[in-house]
Amino acid sequence: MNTEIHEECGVFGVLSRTPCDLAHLSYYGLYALQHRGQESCGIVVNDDGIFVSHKDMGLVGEVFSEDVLSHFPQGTMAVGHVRYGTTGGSNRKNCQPLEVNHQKGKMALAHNGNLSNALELRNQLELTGAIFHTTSDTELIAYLITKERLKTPSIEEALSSTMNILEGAYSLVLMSAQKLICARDPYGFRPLCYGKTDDGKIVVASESCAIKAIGAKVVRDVQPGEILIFSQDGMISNQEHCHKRPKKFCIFEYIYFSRPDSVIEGVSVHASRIKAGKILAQRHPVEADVVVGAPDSGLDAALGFSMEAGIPYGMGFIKNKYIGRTFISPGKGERLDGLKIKLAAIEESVKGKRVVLVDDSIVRGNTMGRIVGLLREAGAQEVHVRISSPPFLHPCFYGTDIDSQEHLIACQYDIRQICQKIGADSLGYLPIDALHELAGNNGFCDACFSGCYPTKIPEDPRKDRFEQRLSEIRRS
Ligand SMILES: O=P(O)(O)OC[C@H]1O[C@H](OP(=O)(O)OP(=O)(O)O)[C@H](O)[C@@H]1O
Ligand SMILES: NC(=O)CC[C@H](N)C(=O)O
Ligand code: SF4
Ligand SMILES: [Mg+2]
Repeated sequence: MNTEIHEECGVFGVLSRTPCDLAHLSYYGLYALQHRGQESCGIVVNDDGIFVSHKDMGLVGEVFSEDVLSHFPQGTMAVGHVRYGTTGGSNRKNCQPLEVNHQKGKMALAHNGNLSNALELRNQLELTGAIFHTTSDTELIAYLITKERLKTPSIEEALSSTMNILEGAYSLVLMSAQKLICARDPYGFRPLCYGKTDDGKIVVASESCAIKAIGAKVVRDVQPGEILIFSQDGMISNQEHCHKRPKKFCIFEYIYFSRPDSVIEGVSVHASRIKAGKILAQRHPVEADVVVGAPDSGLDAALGFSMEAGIPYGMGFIKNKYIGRTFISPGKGERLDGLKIKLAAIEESVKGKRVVLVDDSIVRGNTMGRIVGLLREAGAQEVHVRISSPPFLHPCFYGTDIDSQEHLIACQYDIRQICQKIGADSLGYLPIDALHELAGNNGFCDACFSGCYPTKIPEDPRKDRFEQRLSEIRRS
């Protein structure tokens, strides 16, 4: 059962005019996208039609040692992925990019998002004899493209036909022997953009921060429904799926998932979080001496709150920067609090003061309760909590991992009760009607707050729905 919000996935692709070391370049690109997925990662390099890949469980820095990277050949194209799985368990088989050899060639595919009709599709295909090697929804996309490719003259047309069948969220980067292709679902749930280096390399990535990290300039976002085909002959944009659906960009990308230095659809993530903080200050004002943010993702909104309220911004906490995925939280018997090893309150900033504490979200409420506790231990006189998103009330089916209402604190308690549980003096959330101010005039999805889903809800949303135990199958 998932009880925390997790990031999702990050995709990366590059095409170069001449063969060069694209493995290192992809490694740097994936490093910049690491916040989107920490379970596994992979890179596939295209060396004149030969695909050479390395994928494994772990962080980019763990999976790709200098030794591993130096064994990649030079190439003219590469695709990379960092994963936090939303359909299919966290295991090596589900690592991406997925690679397929088929009648008309080969393909490597990287996916961010989640199909809302994965179960129906998989059932239909299995009944026609399809065999799947993974338990992820991404393999369905790969299978359908391969199947359509038998009937169509090109991989991009196969992708376009496949898009008529897929439902839900997908930002894709796909590589064939000759082409680098990227596409975004017609709702545009997940981000995807491309850029160029001075020497003419094309770079595609989930977020602009990865494009800038490798020294390229962002050209533009891929439009919802658009397919971009890059080859040595230039770029073609296929827009036959554009404007077929209302735009539904994930508002939570601005609030939490994306990196603050990324710019999505012309809106800076940092600026959007500052704005959320300002709105919070207008809608839930409070008399206080200092505003602090919960590291990391609460910091930008805290700055916005401080700017609007005219209350000084302070550094409330120090986060141990060496804490990574491999950090082992102390067991119950050890009488130690893992959070205290990760985070410490700075007494100097908060002692004897009325503190406004800003964070982006409360999911289970565990983190917030303990952070409030740290501030009190450090001598804060009052702690007023402000959250830069509305209460989380509904699961997400589009590529993030919020799937259990029973653990969402806002589904169990009202705001007054939550305030008591986390030990705060007051609590204020961003009102749902203010969400549109964070994303400019763009259409967005806010289903996890509003319950208004843009697509049909999956029949069985469990992440492990393709991984049934033998005992379950016998019962069914
Ligand atoms: O209510 P809870 O279920 O306890 O969790 C909510 C917290 O989880 C996330 O932060 P996280 O610690 O994952 O990382 P970050 O803010 O540093 O990105 C989020 O930003 C909240 O702070
Ligand atoms: N979070 C994601 O975008 C994951 C992509 C895909 N659904 C998977 O589980 O592998
Ligand atoms: S349900 Fe929430 S997290 Fe999921 S795509 Fe919509 S806004 Fe984003
Ligand atoms: Mg946080």
